[in-house]
This record gives sequence, C-alpha cells and structure tokens, in this order.
Amino acid sequence: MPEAGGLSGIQCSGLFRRSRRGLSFVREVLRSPSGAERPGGTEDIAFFLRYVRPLWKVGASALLATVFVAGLKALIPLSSKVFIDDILLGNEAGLSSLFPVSSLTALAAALLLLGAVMGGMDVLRSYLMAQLRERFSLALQTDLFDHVLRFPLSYFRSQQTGYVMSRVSDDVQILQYVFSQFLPTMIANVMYVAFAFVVLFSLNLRLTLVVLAFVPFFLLVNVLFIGRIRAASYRERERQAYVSRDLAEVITGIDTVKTHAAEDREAGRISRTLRDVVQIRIKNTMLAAFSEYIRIGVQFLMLVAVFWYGGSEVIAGAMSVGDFVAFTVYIATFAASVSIFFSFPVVIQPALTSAARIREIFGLEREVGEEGLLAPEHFRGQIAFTDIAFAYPGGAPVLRGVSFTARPGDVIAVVGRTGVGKTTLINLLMKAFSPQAGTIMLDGIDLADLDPRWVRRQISVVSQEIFLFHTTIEENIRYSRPEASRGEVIEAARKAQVHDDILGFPNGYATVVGERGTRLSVGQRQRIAIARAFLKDAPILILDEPTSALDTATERQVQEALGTLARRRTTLLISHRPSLLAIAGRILLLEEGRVREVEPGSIPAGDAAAADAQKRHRPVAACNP
Ligand SMILES: Nc1ncnc2c1ncn2[C@@H]1O[C@H](COP(=O)(O)OP(=O)(O)OP(=O)(O)O)[C@@H](O)[C@H]1O
Repeated sequence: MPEAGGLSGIQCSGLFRRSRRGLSFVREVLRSPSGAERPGGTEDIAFFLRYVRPLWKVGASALLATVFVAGLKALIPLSSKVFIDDILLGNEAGLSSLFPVSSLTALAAALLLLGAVMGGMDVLRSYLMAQLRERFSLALQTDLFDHVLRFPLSYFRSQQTGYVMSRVSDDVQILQYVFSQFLPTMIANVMYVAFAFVVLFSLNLRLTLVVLAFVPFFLLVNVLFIGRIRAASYRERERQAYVSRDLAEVITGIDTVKTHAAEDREAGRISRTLRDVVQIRIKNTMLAAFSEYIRIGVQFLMLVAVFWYGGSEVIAGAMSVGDFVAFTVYIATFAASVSIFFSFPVVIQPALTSAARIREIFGLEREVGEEGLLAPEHFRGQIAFTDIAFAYPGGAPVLRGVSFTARPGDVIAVVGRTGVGKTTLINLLMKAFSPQAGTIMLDGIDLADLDPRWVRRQISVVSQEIFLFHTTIEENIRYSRPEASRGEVIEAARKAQVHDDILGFPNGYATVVGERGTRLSVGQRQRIAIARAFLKDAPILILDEPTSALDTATERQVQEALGTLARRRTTLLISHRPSLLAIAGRILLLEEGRVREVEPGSIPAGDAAAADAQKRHRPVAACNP
C-alpha cells in the first residue's frame, strides 16, 4: 500500500525508469554528429551567390529599403527619453523651441509621420524581397531541372522517381523559404541592432559595454549547437526523400498494389517510413528548443545585469531617468532581434543542408555533353558491334564478345532465353551504358565519339512500355517531331493503322489521353508509338516486344504497320512472339554472352521462341512486298 502523501516502491521505480528514458532521449538529441553527417557549409552559400548576382539591383534596392526601415525603427524608443526628460521632467525647451506646437503634440506628430513613412517603405521592401526570392527560385529550379534531365539514362534507371523529385523540388522550397523568411528578417534585425547600438553608445557607454559582455555567451551557444542541428537536418531531409520515393513508387505501381490487395501493407510501409521522419523531426525540434532556451536564459541574465548596473547609475546620478528608460526599452525591444541574430546561424542549418544536397546534385556528372562530340549530318543506319563485352555495375558479365553488323534495310531479330542480355544490347546502342570492351560503330564512326542526343535522334523505339503524356493524341504523336504539321501527324497515324481508332474518340485527335495513357487500349497505345516512329522517320528502328500484350487480330494489324515501318531502315527486333519474328530477314541467337547468326532451319530446340520462329519464319521480302 502506498503511504499517504508519499510514493510507493513501484511508483518510484516507474519514475526512475521514465527519468532514465528522458535522460537517454536528451543524450540522443544532443549526441555529436559523425563526420559523415556533416554536410558542407559556407562554400555552399558561395555557390548559390551565382544565382543572386544577376539580381543585384533588386537585391541592393531591397537592402536599402531594409536599412531605411531599420533606421527609422531604431528612432522610436528614443521617444521615451524625450517624453520623460523633456516633457515629464519639464525640460520643455527641447522640442517646443523647434515647433510652433506643444512638445507633446510635436512628439505625437513625429511618431505618426515616422510610422507612415516606415509602413510605406516596408511595403516596398516586401515587394522587392518577393521579386528577389521568386526570381532566385525560378533561375535555380530551371537550372537544376535542366541539369537533372541531362544525367545519363543509367542514373534514372538506378534511382527511384520520388527520390529524384524530392531532391529537385523539396530542397529548393526550403532554400526559397530561407530567402523569403529568414534572410529578410535577419537583415532587418541586424540593421536594427546596429542602429540601436549607435543610440545605446550615445546614451551610456559603460552600460553598453555591460550588454556587449554577454556576446561571447551567445556565440558559445551557437558553437555548441550548429553542427548538431545541421547534421540532424541532413538526416531529416534524406528520410523525407525516402518518403517521397516510397509514395511515388506506390502510386506508380497502384495496379500491382490493388491486384494484390496490398493497400494495407503499403499504407503500413509508408507509415513506418513516415514514423521514422517524425521521430527525427521531434529530436530536431527539441535540439532547436534546447538552443533557444539557453539563448533566452542568457538574454534574461543580460536584462537583469542592465537593470542592476543601470539602476545603480541612476541612483548615483550618473544617468538620467529618461536615458535609463530609453536604454531598457531598447534592450527589451531588441532582445528579439538579438535572439534572431544569434539564432540565425542555427536556424539556417536546414537551408544549408538543402543547399549542400542541391550542390551534390549539381556535382553529379551530366551525360558526356554535346560539346566536342560528333553529330554527323548524314547517317545511313549501319550498325557494327565488334567484340562487345559488358557487365552492369557490380554484376556478372552479360555480354562477353558480341559481334554483328546490320545494314540499312536489314530486319534482324535478336532471340535468346529470357535474361540473356537482349535489352542490354539495345541499352548499349542507345548509349545508356558504355561497353567495357569492344566497339560499336555507326556508319563507321565509334559510338563513343558520337553525341548521345544525336544518337537517340537516329533511333525510333517501339517497346512494350509505351509512355503517353497527359495531353492530346495529336501532341503525343507529335512528340517525336514537334515541328510536324497536322497533315504529317495524320499521315503517320494512318500508316500506323490507328487513324480510324482516333476518329472514333469523341474529340478525335484532340482527345486528351488519360494519365499514362489509360484511356487507350494497349493496342492503340502501341500503334500510337508506331505513329510516333513513322513521324520521326529515324534510320534505326528498335522493336522491343512491341506486340507482347496484344490479341491475335490486333497483333496482325500492328505487325502489318511494323512491317511497313521497318522498310528501308535498320531494324533490330526483340521478341518472343514467333509470329512477329516472321518479319525478320536474319536471326541472331544470343547465348552465353555471344551472338551467332542462325538459319531459320537450325535454331536450337532449347530456345522455344526461336524454335517457334523457325516454324513460321519467312523472309522479310515476303512480309513487305
Ligand atoms: N539496370 C540493370 N542493372 C543491373 N543488372 C541489370 C540491369 N538490367 C538488366 N540487368 C541484368 O542483366 C541481364 C540481362 O538483362 P536483359 O534485360 O538485357 O535481358 P533480356 O535478354 O532482354 O531479358 P528478357 O527477354 O527477359 O527481356 C539480366 O541478368 C538482368 O538481371
């Protein structure tokens, strides 16, 4: 039984456990950041100055307006000195000698005027700051997006969409927030404190020195907390990017999630990632709160010291009551400013973190650029692979010495069991990855010397994964050649045998395709991709399982369109569909990292698709009369 008014043993041990947990939480919050968690610093700020430089006129005007407002604001507490010393204590000569009204009226009028001018200037300052902030973000975000789009394809194949998006948008938002909130407040407060100190020195030098004696304590608080808060912010931003990554993944794969009735599982997974972020945020909030409490404590001590020392000066007759009151009003009003001033280096840490992360992205290598690489004017479409060897980073060799030549007009089927490396061949041709050995030549020029964007302009791809943008069918077809006329778009759609389907939609070519093309059937989407390829009219055509999801009737339609499309181009066809292999003139069998050309009659029985092809194979000429 617990004793009345006391604590039982159980309560005591509960209290003890809770205190221990509290202590270990505080220890965890205050733990020193490891070296790996310390992202950059001032050099990141310097990096971003390049975006501020072109805006220097707006910036300078905003700064001028800020200085002006701060200067006027610093005059206001002085009114209490005038009121006490000149008006209350009878030194009337002060103001009334200057104005034809009483000192009190003059003081009130001066305050009104000051307020009106300050208000007007503040509006102007806000406008200029908004200009600076928005134009800064526009330049930075445009540059960043442009930079990210130029990463090698391999980067996008290894990173998830949500993660990349979080880094491009969230971090810029945080920087923008700093620009819109902290930076202007910081500058305004620094100015105010500077002006206030000029007045304080003129009021009482010794008392001002007492105030200045507290500066080292504020600095000490910063030294203690800056590194910890920056590391904690980095952890938070990184976890936040994981949340975006998981969210994007679930939304993109919603069909799979629903098919497996996995909504609860996925909601749970997101919730776990979010909980992780929340834990880190709580710790970060506490970290900021600790530094804030210590700073407030130092401020309080400073105020007590001013009262004690200033009061004794007044009692000793070394300071007037008006001066003392004005001094304390300054200290009280600029306590907030001093706090912002010293907390700024701490508060800015999340922004520095974002700056470091954005710089990290800018530091990643773009695809070897257009500069210095070749972009020939004419290209016939000849492809030659010689002894190509390739392994994905950290993976086993996929290709061990692939050699073949494809000439314009060839339709070459690449067959082989699943996972043998057929798509990898295409990835290498598209310059998504580079081979570790051997050469790939296009019209006799080494692929390594060719501009990747030029290479991709020479290739049309029709694959099983067709991406359609959320815009009209016409715009989707035109994506491959934006300058094409309406007539050319319709002609391409006719050739792709999708024209009649399009006319069947309520708005014809102006029909807006649902997100990811969901309002169109798979066959229609595939034929739209073929129409794109017709319009692009590129010398090389890649067909990667282009009819994998179609029924026999639609497949026949698509196959006919593909047969027409393949004419006079160099076509590489990857397909397990024996019926489609019929359009190929040559067959390359890929096995154990090498290719060998096989006659339709000699395909090994082990390869089902190829064997099937053998049964149905007929020369391309027969398919494309
Ligand atoms: N981005 C990648 N990173 C690492 N390994 C990869 C990557 N893409 C493919 N691989 C691996 O390389 C090998 C060849 O894959 P590839 O996609 O080229 O095969 P495929 O012959 O096209 O298969 P399928 O007929 O099933 O499409 C496989 O073992 C695969 O796991």
